[in-house]
Amino acid sequence: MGDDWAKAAEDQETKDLVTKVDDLKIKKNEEEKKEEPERESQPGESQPAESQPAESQRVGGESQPEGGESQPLPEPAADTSDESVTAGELSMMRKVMRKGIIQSKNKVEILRSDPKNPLHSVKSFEALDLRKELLKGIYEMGFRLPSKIQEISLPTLLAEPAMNMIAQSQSGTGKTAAFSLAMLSRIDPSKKYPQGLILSPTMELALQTVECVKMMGKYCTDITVRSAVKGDMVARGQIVREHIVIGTPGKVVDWVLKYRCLDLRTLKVFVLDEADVMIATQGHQDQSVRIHKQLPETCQMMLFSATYDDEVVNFAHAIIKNPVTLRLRREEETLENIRQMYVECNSEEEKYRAISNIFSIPVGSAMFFCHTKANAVWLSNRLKDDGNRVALLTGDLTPDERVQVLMRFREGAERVLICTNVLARGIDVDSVNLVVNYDLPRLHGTSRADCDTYLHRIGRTGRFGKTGNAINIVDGMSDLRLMREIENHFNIKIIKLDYSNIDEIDKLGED
Ligand SMILES: Nc1ncnc2c1ncn2[C@@H]1O[C@H](COP(=O)(O)OP(=O)(O)OP(=O)(O)O)[C@@H](O)[C@H]1O
Repeated sequence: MGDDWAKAAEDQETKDLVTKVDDLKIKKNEEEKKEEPERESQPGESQPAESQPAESQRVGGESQPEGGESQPLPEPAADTSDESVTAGELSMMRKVMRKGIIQSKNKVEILRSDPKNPLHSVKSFEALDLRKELLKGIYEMGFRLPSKIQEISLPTLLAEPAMNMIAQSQSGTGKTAAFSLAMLSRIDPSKKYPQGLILSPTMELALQTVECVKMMGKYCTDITVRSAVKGDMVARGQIVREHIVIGTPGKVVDWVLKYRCLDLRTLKVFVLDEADVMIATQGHQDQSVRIHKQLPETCQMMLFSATYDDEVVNFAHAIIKNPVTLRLRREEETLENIRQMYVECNSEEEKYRAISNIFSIPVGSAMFFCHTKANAVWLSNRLKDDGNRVALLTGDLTPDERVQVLMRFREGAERVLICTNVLARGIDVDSVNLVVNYDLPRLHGTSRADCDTYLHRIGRTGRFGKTGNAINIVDGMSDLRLMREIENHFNIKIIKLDYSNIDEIDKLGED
């Protein structure tokens, strides 16, 4: 890790208040199985040049994220000894995908009743003593009860004096909502200067978080927020005065150190979202360190992610004063509501055939992940040439194009989005019920599996208790080894999808 941070480590007291989050693992309620035979279904790349000025925006009044609707999926086969998904299950899955996804409130309530579920909650948002305008915003977003990570983290994050936190919770369990709420509640609207900063690894994630904060703060009309991503500009001589700034590290460093239009000395709350990648990735780390150096001693620090390794956590402990730490056990990191499958292939051509077969499944929405930009472009072109409608998002697009592509995908204009790891983390598109790893994620420059990226990628589906599907295209022995590595890492079984049955299943699905 960087020298600066290591030096900071020597200077600071690193006493921990370690709180273990026990049992943050999705486990199906047995009763539910009996009563309901079917269940509800499912660092970034470099950014192109700047263009448009960013607008100062009042919190609130923006559109809600897209949502689709679904039908129940069958339970996974109890006996997966042959590792295959049965034809019946696949047929049902197809019907489900055809119909899209329903956000079943009942389902969420059932999951909430299981204390081992990450959505479990016994307390209310009212108990947090929030501003009534904030409560109104939360309720309007459809939140009724806090999720487990919200329930556990929020009392600490809102307490006086402010406490620092390093928090982990599975994908789609409400971390963004937790830190957004904590930040909004700490803003003093009468002071017209920046008080909160959220750093995200990608432009898309930063902009999505802006929307979340705006929705949540819709009725706090006295709080202002702005983005700081590629494409945003500050006019010469202008100073950033919004209460909350949400951006990528590169842009924020530019505004703070190069253009000197953003003063961080007034910050009360700092959030490092996807903290593990921000700390472990060299470019992000350097910029995050430079930003960290500008923060006042009193600034509350919050680090959030679905994945951490011990090295990153130790490092974070070294630079953050007395953090409260919420961590998951390794086997708790995966979500059981995401059905993980694989298709075995033996050549590039077979791989393409597999993806074409999967592509023909009428999904709600699907994200196909490729290892490189070149692969993503190639796959997109080939699928398009074969008459399929797909969208493509890589770091090679302009900021405007990236925003447009994601917006169209959210709105359902394209139902399949081919992308790279630039969209692996944090992106919350309600209708995504299928994630396909066209290429399994590998650690840069090695033949080893990138298990954390795997978890983040498949976490684009199965959001907040919904059921999702993840299909891995496995090409030959080396891919099989990668997949076994992922299975061993999380202590899970990825089941084999017999895609040679797909024609049969298609017919069944048409009945
Ligand atoms: N208490 C709640 N009640 C209902 N829905 C919620 C609640 N908290 C969050 N959500 C919704 O659940 C979805 C996932 O939440 P969020 O994006 O905060 O998860 P996350 O843990 O940050 O995910 P990731 O790990 O992918 O970054 C969002 O659509 C959000 O609006």
